[in-house]
Amino acid sequence: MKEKYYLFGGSGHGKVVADILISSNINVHTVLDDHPAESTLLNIPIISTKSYVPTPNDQFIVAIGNNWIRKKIVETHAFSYFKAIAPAANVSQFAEVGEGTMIMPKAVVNAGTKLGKHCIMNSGSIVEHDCVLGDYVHVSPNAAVAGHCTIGEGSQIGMGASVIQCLTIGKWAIIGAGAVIIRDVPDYAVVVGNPGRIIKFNKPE
Ligand SMILES: CC(=O)SCCNC(=O)CCNC(=O)[C@H](O)C(C)(C)COP(=O)(O)OP(=O)(O)OC[C@H]1O[C@@H](n2cnc3c(N)ncnc32)[C@H](O)[C@@H]1OP(=O)(O)O
Repeated sequence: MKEKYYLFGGSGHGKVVADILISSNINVHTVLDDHPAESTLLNIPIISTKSYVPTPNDQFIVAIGNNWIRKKIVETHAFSYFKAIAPAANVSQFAEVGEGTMIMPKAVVNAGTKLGKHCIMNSGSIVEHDCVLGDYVHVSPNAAVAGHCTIGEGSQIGMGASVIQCLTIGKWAIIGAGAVIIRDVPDYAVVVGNPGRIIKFNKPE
């Protein structure tokens, strides 16, 4: 039976992911969203989760920008997942990309890097060679991560931030927009500025 492609989440991030899939000639069957602002997303019908009737070859992407909510949705549904990689992204053939991960136009993922599951590489973001990103990481637009870095589960690198080489960012950390990170960052830390400084700790649970 032919695969059917679904998005979970019909807001702004879902719109960008739908656009990438349309550009890749992947026909999105339906969007699931229990609180949609509109009845369609780029002309794709939106239905509630209660109206969804599963078939064996359904493939999903959780197209929700919030890392914690994305994780909770993945953990509460037994879906199969596919990846969304924009035709205008540059992903090395020597990189690994986990299921459910979304890679936006002009993003770069270089050789030897491993992206976890359900990550977001947003527009124009760069992850250099030999990095390891955990599941649910979001590298925001125009952020750059230099070679040999490790980023823990659920962390967000804010827009335009820079992370120098060989650093470890813990899990569920937030790097503020425009920050310059020159030292390791512990789990749950919120870091801003140049050089980056911790302003608080924030556990999403
Ligand atoms: C496609 C898309 O739209 S993807 C979305 C991408 N979004 C981002 O990259 C946003 C990243 N988020 C940020 O930069 C946020 O400002 C955060 C998470 C760092 C902090 O947010 P909050 O927890 O709400 O902190 P809040 O706004 O209260 O600021 C706390 C202090 O940090 C400062 N601060 C906040 N963000 C930054 C920043 N990016 N750079 C420098 N200082 C900052 C504030 O000025 C404030 O300082 P003060 O206490 O001296 O007044």
